[in-house]
Amino acid sequence: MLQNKGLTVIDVYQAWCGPCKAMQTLFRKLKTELNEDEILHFVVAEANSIATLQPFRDNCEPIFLFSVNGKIVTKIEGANAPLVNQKIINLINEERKIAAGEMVRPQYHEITFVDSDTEDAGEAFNENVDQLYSIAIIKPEAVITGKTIKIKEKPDFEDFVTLMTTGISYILVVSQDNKQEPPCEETVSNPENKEPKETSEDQHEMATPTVMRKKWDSLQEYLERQNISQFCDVEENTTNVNKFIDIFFPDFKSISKLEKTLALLRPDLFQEKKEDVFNIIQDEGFKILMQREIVLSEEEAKTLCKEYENEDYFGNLIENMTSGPSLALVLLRENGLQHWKELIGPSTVEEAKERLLESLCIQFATKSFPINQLYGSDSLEAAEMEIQYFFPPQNTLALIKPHATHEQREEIFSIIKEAGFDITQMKEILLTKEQADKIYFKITNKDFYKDVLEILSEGPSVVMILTKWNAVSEWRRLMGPTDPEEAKLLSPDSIRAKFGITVLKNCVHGSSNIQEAMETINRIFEEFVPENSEEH
Ligand SMILES: Nc1ncnc2c1ncn2[C@@H]1O[C@H](COP(=O)(O)OP(=O)(O)OP(=O)(O)O)[C@@H](O)[C@H]1O
Repeated sequence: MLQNKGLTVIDVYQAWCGPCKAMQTLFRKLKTELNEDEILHFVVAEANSIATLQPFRDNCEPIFLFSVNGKIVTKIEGANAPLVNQKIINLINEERKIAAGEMVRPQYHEITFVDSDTEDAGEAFNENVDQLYSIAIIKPEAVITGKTIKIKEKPDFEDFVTLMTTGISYILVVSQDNKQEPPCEETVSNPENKEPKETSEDQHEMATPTVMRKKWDSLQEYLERQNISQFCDVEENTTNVNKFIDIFFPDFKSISKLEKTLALLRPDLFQEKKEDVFNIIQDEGFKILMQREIVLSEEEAKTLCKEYENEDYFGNLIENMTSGPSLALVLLRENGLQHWKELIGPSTVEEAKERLLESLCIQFATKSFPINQLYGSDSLEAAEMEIQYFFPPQNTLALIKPHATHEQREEIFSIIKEAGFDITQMKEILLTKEQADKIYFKITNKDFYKDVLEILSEGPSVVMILTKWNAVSEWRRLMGPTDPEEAKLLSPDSIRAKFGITVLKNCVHGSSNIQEAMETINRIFEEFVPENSEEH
């Protein structure tokens, strides 16, 4: 059975209970839905009948092994239908992408079987994750209203499912002493569906990295000390944490290796060879998250070049650095910081000539300038500070209007993520007139305002604080012109062009300027203290 091409899911069962009936139903459903007979196979195997499966004999739970082209790459213990479902969908999607040439087959680490009594499951999942993580699920009611959760002690399961599917939950992967940025996900549950949804559609991953810097021995204990444990479910058992990560953040391992760095092109290089540098950045697999031209002040140049202050060329250097715009970039890539440093080479041309002739420092060296024309952050901490300095985050208020469908909301969340916004706060609310007035205070005296209120009363809206450098104008650019018809002509990829119906039903709203953003955020999210900083 391991010779099958593609994915083979093996249901390892015990003789005394037989294969799991519920899972057989799931497998049939997936066979029909995915329609991939060539690359999706299900088999059953009795634990006692095959020597390799002996470690699973006498297990009280079924085991599901996932074999890809003959290699067992992962396993799931227990009849956890959502997890098995998600794993199969992920692996089949991967096979589809590989077949379409959109991705290279990953290097699978074949898992080895040891006696299941020895707590192996967590380790097998954990082999590439060297950090210890906890999962925190902030419950919907806490997200929406901040009220105490009503059902806490020994909830009835049905009530619990109802509670958890009433709205948005925040799901966080948190770690101690974390230098990387684990992702955060907001999940909008479908209130009509009492079962936890099983497809990837109900999971929209937000680019909302959340770094918890505070040290705690146990996240649960920390939340109890803060008197907020009732708002949040915490999972700290390694096996379960890995299962949750697999469900909610299937690409977690690759995300957690991504690093941001600040890169700087000094004025001469920026003016003369920007395109060459951009081609290199692209060829080396970096994603440019943000970029801006900046004319450095003398003070800024002196701070950046502090290490050369005793050199006789220091004066010329500062003059050169302040002579015109430099280009600041935020670059993202796996191992991005180190890779950029290696590419650009040492900080002085002299040093590069001695040991790194192939570096960009030599490639772009000019006679008059002894310093590397390119800069990269020295450490992840330095990168974070420099990025904050050159790209100070700004908040804007964004709203998705009631008429947007569930699918459209999902797509808007993806657009937000792609554009590099953090969703700093989010609530799903049926806006009252009073709340709408707080958002639209500028137009309350217009004739059409009553129509705006009517549109907003048709159902719940999603209100968000979006955070990013230049957030106000970036969000307005993504929204497009107010009138969807105009948007279709002038900005066909914008949200209003795609999902707007009329001027009133134009899908989204955003603050017009920084001042308005701060005012409306303060009014709608009273507990939030916005820090919209003016740019340097
Ligand atoms: N002439 C109009 N007729 C009907 N509705 C309008 C008209 N002008 C604006 N609106 C509605 O009122 C909302 C707020 O108007 P405003 O003038 O603030 O537009 P905007 O700044 O382009 O968009 P928004 O504030 O929604 O981001 C618009 O999004 C639109 O739905």
